[in-house]
This record gives sequence, C-alpha cells and structure tokens, in this order.
Amino acid sequence: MRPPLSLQRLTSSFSNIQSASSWFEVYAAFSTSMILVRTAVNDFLPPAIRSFIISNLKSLFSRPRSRVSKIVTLQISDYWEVGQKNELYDAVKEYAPAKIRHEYNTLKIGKLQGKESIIFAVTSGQKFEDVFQEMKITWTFNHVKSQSSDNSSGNNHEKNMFVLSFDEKHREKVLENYIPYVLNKYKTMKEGEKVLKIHTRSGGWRATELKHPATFETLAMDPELKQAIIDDLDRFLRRKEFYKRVGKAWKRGYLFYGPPGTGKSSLVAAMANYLKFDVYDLQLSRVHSDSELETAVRTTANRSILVIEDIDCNEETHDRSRVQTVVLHSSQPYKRNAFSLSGLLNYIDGLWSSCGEERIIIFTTNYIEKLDPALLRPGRMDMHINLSYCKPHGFRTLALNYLGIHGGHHPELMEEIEGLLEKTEVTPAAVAEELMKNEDASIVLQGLVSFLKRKKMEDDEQEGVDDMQSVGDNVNLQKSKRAKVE
Ligand SMILES: Nc1ncnc2c1ncn2[C@@H]1O[C@H](COP(=O)(O)OP(=O)(O)OP(=O)(O)O)[C@@H](O)[C@H]1O
Repeated sequence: MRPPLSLQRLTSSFSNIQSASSWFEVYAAFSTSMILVRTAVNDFLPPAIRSFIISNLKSLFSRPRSRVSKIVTLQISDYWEVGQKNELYDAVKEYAPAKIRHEYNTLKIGKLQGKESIIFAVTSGQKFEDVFQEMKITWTFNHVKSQSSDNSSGNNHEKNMFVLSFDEKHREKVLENYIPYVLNKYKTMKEGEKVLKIHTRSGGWRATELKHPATFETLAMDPELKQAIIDDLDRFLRRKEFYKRVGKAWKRGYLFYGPPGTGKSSLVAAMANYLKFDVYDLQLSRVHSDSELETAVRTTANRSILVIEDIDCNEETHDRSRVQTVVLHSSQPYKRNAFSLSGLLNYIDGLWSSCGEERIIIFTTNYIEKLDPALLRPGRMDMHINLSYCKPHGFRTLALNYLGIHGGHHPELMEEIEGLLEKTEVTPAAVAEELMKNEDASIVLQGLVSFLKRKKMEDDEQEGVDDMQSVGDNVNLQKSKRAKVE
C-alpha cells in the first residue's frame, strides 16, 4: 500500500531542503499529515484506548527521571534453628501490638491465668506500618503451617514469622538504628512487667515468685535515710561506665542492722521492687563449706541482690578474738557451719567482685556488736544502714498505709502517739500489728495509745530493776574488794 500523498511529499521534501520555499513545503506536508493521523485515530480507536495512550505518552514526557525504588525485606521467625528461640521475634511480638493498639482493625486479645493485665497479639496476615526517623517500614505477620517433607511421620510444622519491608536505601539505618530500637523497647517493657523471683537454697538455687509488696513508699523509716538509699541505688545503676573507668567491679554492698521487726527484710524487698532485681536468699546456716559458698555465690545471676541474712547467727562471723575459726577441707566429714570467716570475706571482696556485674549484696544482722570488726571495716560494705525503732515520721507512714489517715485526722490522738513514740522503743512491726486490729481508725489509735503506755510502764519498771541490779553489783564489788584487803 502506498502512503498518502501528503506523507510522500513530506519525505521527499526532507531529502531536498534547500530554500525558504522548501521549508514551507515541509511545514505544509507535516500539518496535512498530522490532521490525517488525528482523524484516523479519532475515527478508528475507541475513546478508552485513546485516553490510555495519551496518558502514557504524557507521563513519559512529564515524569522526572527518578530512581525506581526497590523494596527489600527481612524475615524474623520465632526459631533461629531447631530449639533455638529467636529473641528478636519475641521483641517484635511485644512491640507490634503496642505500636498499633490505637489504630488496629483486627487484634488478638486475651488474659492469662494469674496475670492482671490484658494481652494483645497481631493475627496472621496482618499488616501494619511504622515510621521511624522518617523511614516508612511495613510489617506483616504470618503464621505458616507446613507438612513435614517426611510424609510418613504426618508431622505438621508451624512457623511464625514477621516480615519487615522497607526501601533499600534504608538498609543500614534499619539494621543499625531501627532493630536495636525495637529490642530496647522490648527490654524496657519486660523490665516494667518483670515478675521478680526469690531464690532459696536447697541443693541448688530454687526460684519462687517474690510477692513481697514493700516499696520505699510503704517503708516506715527516717525520710532522709530513705532518700539517701534511693539516691545511692540510682547512682549505682547509672554508673556502669564509671565503674569500668576506675577499674572497680560494678557491685554495691550494704549492711542492714537493727532489732528484729524494724524492717530489714522489708527494705530488701523494697530495693528489689525498685530495681526490678531478683533476690538470692542465702542462709549461712545451710552452707557447709567454702566451696559450697563459692558455688552458691557464683551461680547467682546478674541484676540481682544476694542477701546473707542474720549474719550474726553464724559463729564464724563473730569476733575472731572470741571464736576459734574452723576451716573445713574437702577430705573432712560433713560439719555444720564449717566455712571460715576468711572464706566469706574473700568471696565478698574477691570472687563475688569478679563474677558478673550489676549486683548488690546485703548482709543483715540484729546484733551489729556481735560481728567481727573485719566485716565492718570501712570499704568492706559500701553503706551501713541502721533500721531502728518506730519514731513519729515512721508512724505517719504506717498510719497512712494501714488506715489511710494523716496528721489532719484525729490530731489529738496522733499527737499523743507521736509523743509516746519519742519516749518508747517499739518496732514498726509491733506498731503495724496494732494498726491492723480494727478497721475503725479512732478505735485503733486509742488501742495504740494504751499499748504504748503499757510498753512505757514496762520499760520504766525494767529500767528500775536494772538500776537496782547495777547498784547491787557495785555494792558486791566493793564488799569483795574490802574482803580482799582485809
Ligand atoms: N520499717 C518498716 N516499715 C514498714 N513496715 C515494717 C517496717 N518494719 C517492719 N514492718 C512490718 O513488720 C513486718 C516484719 O518486718 P521485717 O521482717 O521487715 O523486719 P526485720 O527487721 O527483717 O525482722 P527480722 O530481723 O526478725 O527478720 C513486715 O512485714 C512489715 O509489715
């Protein structure tokens, strides 16, 4: 088929452009050809195809020549290898619902037995977006069931997987910033809801849930001392780098002393609850040798508190000038309490310091005067804390905790009680017991006044007896001196 006349002219004119009239000829031929093409397109092509071609031509000429972005993905499955849990998966599993809790379309929801709070999880196939440092990240959760390749076993494999997609230009940022950010969020979340454990020794360490409710708010003690302890703990936690720099182990040692019922155990629990540290409770009476002590200390975890209670009850920790130290060699037969004081001190200063980090050790005693001075030497324990009898400020804390009242309520009774507490030695445990005797605050406070008055009378009488005794002792001493002279 021959081309239309105008097109023939156009081609021949291109090969022969020499003058202005030739240029005019080309223009006329081109215009005629375009009119012809347009008419043909309008007549023969349906409107839908026409607009498709036009829009594509338009975008071809108008779009800036930008890089076509490529999406890359990371797969995070629940197990890395058989039996090896993937902690990053756990982190995303916790992070994802927290991220979309306020904008979900579907969300799995439940409550576990023994837990207070409601839990959430994303469902299979669910997609959600996250924006981090101006990067857009898309997450998809998949629960996959697959038949084992060995069909005869009939085993079904289940796999859970989060797929993370993002523009390839963010590769580095995702791995270096975003993933650590998700892991960190998870760590903080876990710390917030960590169930604390108390480990006691029976063969090895046995763990049970630590349910002691004591906190610094509920502790009845001198407010300044309380604040000093909190500050000391805060300083300890944030000084990892400092300890490293000065070449000291990242540990802190405390000695709690005071009469029974003044809150030594409560303070241990308050510290554990504050720091979210597990507690290892070591009864020295159950440790039979240096090596057993070493194993017990070595097998405690980081971020924990090792408590050695009632240290005065162990003969070996008494003043060495009064007690003969017994050292047990492994060849010797079983002997109760037969580890040495030197062993104990070594583990505090040496072994305990060199194993693990972020640890606290607490010694408690009811009788500080019975302890070997070597245990009390400056530098041995970082802080000595005296838990003492209930004084007015402590009573105010207990009254608020147990009765929900403060100074403004029952002012006369409160004042009388505070006056009596200044003159009497009563433990917070004894006061707490009185405060629990009735729900009516005024009945309880009156009961406490009577209790304190009785206690004061008993103390006065005892003081009188003691005075008489010491006078008697003096008289006897003088008599025996006279007898000796005669
Ligand atoms: N300082 C305190 N603040 C609040 N409650 C206290 C305080 N001291 C004692 N209690 C109350 O008395 C109970 C017993 O106290 P706790 O066991 O802490 O004393 P303790 O000094 O460790 O005694 P022990 O030396 O006999 O082991 C606690 O459960 C708590 O209810």
